[in-house]
Amino acid sequence: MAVFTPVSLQDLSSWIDQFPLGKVSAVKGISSGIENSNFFITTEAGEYVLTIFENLNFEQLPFYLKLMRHLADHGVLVPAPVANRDGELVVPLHGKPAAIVSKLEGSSQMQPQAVHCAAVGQMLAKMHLAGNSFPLFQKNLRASDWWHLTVPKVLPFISDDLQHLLRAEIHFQDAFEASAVYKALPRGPVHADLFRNNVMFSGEQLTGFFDFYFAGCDTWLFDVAVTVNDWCIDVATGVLDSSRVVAMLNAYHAVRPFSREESSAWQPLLRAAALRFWLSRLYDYYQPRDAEMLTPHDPAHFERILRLRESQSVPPLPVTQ
Ligand SMILES: Nc1ncnc2c1ncn2[C@@H]1O[C@H](COP(=O)(O)OP(=O)(O)OP(=O)(O)O)[C@@H](O)[C@H]1O
Ligand SMILES: N[C@@H](CCO)C(=O)O
Repeated sequence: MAVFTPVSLQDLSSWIDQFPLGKVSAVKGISSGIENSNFFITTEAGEYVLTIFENLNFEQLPFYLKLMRHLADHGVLVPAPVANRDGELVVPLHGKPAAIVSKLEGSSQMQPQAVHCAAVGQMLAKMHLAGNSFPLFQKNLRASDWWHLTVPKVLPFISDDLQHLLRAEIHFQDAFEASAVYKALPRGPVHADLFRNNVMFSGEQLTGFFDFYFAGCDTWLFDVAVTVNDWCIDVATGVLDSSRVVAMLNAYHAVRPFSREESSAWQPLLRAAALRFWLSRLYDYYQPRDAEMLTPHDPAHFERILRLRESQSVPPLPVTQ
């Protein structure tokens, strides 16, 4: 359903000439995805993904595309954007911004085992280190400034009990962000939405991270927390599965060792990561963008996760002896 802007082979026949890819012989709309119009295209140079951006504009997009290009150039498995003959990664198509990136092999692993979690943890740490030398800055646009703007928009729709939970967690996170521990956390470009449906695997082999359009600069540990909260849980209950958590954290730590401050920040950031997606899901549920055909994600899933991360101890981060 999610091709908002149709593209035909004829539309691409001369448009593609600006890229070093030869002629296009096939274009096929991709049905999953709710943000953008995506197509697999077959060119003389191979298979690629064409994205027409429906919400992000020409000013916002270079951060994401240049970050992907930078990471790909540093050996991180992500789709590599293709520049046109003027060196542009984002170009107009049907009046909207568009980009071509390399196609990742494989499919999403929706029932991950420890081996998949370890592969994700290792690549995530490589991504954070490689991002260190990326020169552009954009803040995480779904961080605490956004939480403060969004909470008043959802409060009128939710029960007293949920209002209390939401207000109390915001209060806790505000205090935590003012702490010396938080300020000492290492940070840089993060993916910020590294759910199972944004990673490709061929069997046990990770082939890439994609969908970088929530990326921004934030603490690296927040990125780890978002990832653990989706990859290492029992999906029905949100309870953490220790063996998958340990596999992911150990693999990450082997590439980029966690600091002492990060150990203290771990549980608060698992809570922050749960809050971020509870809030965005509440917002999408009560303030849908357009009626469209979209089924909003269930906010209660992250409400459950938030309550669990508040009330239960979590497997600690590994420490270097
Ligand atoms: N580089 C890529 N290589 C292979 N497949 C891709 C690539 N990019 C996107 N896809 C496929 O297209 C689908 C939709 O992409 P994506 O998840 O980025 O959609 P979206 O609408 O931009 O975002 P959202 O996940 O928020 O709905 C993915 O599930 C994946 O199957
Ligand atoms: N990963 C988000 C969707 C936006 O990418 C969620 O599950 O709420």
